[in-house]
Amino acid sequence: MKVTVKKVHGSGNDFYIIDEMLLSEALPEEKRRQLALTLCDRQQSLGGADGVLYVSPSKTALARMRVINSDGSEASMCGNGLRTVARYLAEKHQLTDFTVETMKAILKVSEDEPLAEGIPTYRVEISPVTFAKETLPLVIDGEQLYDERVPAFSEQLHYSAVAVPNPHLISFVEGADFADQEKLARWLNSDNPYFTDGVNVSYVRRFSEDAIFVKTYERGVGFTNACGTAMSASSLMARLIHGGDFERKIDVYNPGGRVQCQVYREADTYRIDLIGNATFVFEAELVISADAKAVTVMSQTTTAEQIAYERMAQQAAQFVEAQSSI
Ligand SMILES: N[C@H](CCC[C@H](N)C(=O)O)C(=O)O
Repeated sequence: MKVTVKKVHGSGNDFYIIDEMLLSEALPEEKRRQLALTLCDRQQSLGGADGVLYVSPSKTALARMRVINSDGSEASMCGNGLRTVARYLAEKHQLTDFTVETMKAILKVSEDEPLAEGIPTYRVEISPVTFAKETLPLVIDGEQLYDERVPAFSEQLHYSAVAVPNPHLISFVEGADFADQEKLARWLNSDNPYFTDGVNVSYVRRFSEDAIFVKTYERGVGFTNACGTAMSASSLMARLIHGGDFERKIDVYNPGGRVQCQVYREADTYRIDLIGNATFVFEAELVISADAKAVTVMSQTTTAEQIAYERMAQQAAQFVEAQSSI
């Protein structure tokens, strides 16, 4: 089967977009998962990815986006990925703002002011936001986990658990070293009594009221350069726990670069806008084997905009380095 893939990234969190509307034949469900496993393999000649974003027709929005992690699991949402799908659809349909159907919500997306010179930038809605433990799911005493110590996780750190709508565990740390938290993240994404469906685990450093750094161990992937829903959830917790005017933009630095988040409180619900790059890296024509376990690359064309992105990512890294030396 011939497949065209677009290699993309949002803040260094990389994906392949597969537009199923362009396929010569429908993709059977079991092939979607296997194709994601095959394409995301970092040993693969195209370099692998953190996941695959399948774009398909929708009855309720311009199109539908499904998110398959590199381990083959399906997630309800992907913030960095949605920005790249938004740009792909904007250019395909000559539109600047529209909605995209995801597993649990129809989300607004729009083109936004460039984050930096030469950076195509999109704004995506991250919602619904819930703290109720059943929505993660999370097994604990009480109704939610909100800025509390969990001795089984850490003697010192406080944790919050929020679904946006995929599940996130957020804690604010002082030091720059997150390495010792990998053990916890691996445990909570394997057989454990707390997060029965796994969880994205993030560690947040506050540089100021409007600047944070987020590092995330993603469910179904592992440590990534950035996790859009995690950076959004971390911005929400920064506003709720550490204050600052809600809707004022927060610069969210990450190992892959920088995005911005705006947190909105409407009555008793929250919504977050995630603003950041939607970079196209290359397009490739592939021939997929019948079992979707082998890929032959027929052509591959790389874009010039990736260079502009790498310049912005380097500036972000220099800022973080300067903070770390304070
Ligand atoms: N690993 C996540 C899905 C991808 C989310 C992330 N890449 C983002 O940008 O939000 C999960 O299983 O919930």
